[in-house]
Amino acid sequence: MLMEDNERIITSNIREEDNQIENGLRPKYLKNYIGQDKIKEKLKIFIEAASARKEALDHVLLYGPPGLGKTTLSNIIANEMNVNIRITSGPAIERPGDLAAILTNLSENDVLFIDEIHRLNRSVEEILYPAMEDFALDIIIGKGPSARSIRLDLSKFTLIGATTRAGLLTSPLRDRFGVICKLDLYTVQELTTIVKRSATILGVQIEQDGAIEIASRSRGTPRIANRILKRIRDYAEVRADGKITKSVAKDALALLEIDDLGLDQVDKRVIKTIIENFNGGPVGIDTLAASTGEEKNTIEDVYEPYLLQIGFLNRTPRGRMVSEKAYNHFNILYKKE
Ligand SMILES: Nc1ncnc2c1ncn2[C@@H]1O[C@H](COP(=O)(O)OP(=O)(O)OP(=O)(O)O)[C@@H](O)[C@H]1O
Ligand SMILES: [Mg+2]
Repeated sequence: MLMEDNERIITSNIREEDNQIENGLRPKYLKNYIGQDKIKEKLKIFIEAASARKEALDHVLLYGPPGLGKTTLSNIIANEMNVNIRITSGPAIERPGDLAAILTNLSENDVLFIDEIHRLNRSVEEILYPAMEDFALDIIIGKGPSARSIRLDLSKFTLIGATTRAGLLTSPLRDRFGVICKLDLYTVQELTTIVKRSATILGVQIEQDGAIEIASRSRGTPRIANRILKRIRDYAEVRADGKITKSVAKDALALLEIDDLGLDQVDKRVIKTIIENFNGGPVGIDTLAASTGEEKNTIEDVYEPYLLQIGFLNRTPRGRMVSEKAYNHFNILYKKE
């Protein structure tokens, strides 16, 4: 049976409870943003150069699986540039007029953050092209033969677009971003640092081993790490003396039914389907989606990146293959051909 998304602790999608807490845990400047070193280095240089010239930063596209810190990074960019940020999302901008209103209200060098930018509709997207390129709006006045187009100048601004997949963007839109950054899953070490930082902010005592235990089960995702931390904090307060040690973390994770590697029902189903129905693979993504009942995009964006990171899946030109490591994890006998 499919578990509802809101029952799953290890979903990387944002949930109601995250909203209240995420703001407090969000690093505000690059120096507190852990991991993603290449992106930070690149951004630091661009931000410094643009600030020195008192210009807007080039448009930035951030892409990668949910919960890896795209929204956080956008806010950081605005803070580092010392400008305002206006936050909206692809589906929230329904008509071209809505976007025009947002654009004309921006001040010089401001950041406009559009989350889920791949979900902009076509007519809205077309307004963005001249806005990004020439900082101008083309407006049609009147109707029929007397209609004419006038060009309205906008303040220079930085568009930051976020998406789970850059491949979902149209190429004219993608081509207008000067800086394109792909966020990767975090290592256990980086997540351990994030967990310890969050624990300090939440005022929870945690031992190094306790933090590692949480980090290793967080699917490379800070959002999941923070969420597990909060749950374990409750457990530690009620069942232990409030301190998160390795054994407190282990007991709490067992109670929450989070597996050693942070795998959930869907991961198991994907791996077992490939093993049982396709003899371990290779199997194409479309076939896999059909036989697991999961959306192709969800498999590619949410499940696969982590299964690849821990070496349970390999991508080959002929399709996905399950590794021996995964057979061992699920106690299934591995048969070499
Ligand atoms: N590099 C990081 N260092 C410390 N904390 C981080 C980092 N990246 C993300 N976080 C934490 O993880 C949480 C989720 O990050 P964020 O909301 O920015 O993810 P996102 O990529 O925008 O997700 P979505 O795709 O769902 O919009 C934040 O509360 C933040 O505290
Ligand atoms: Mg976000």
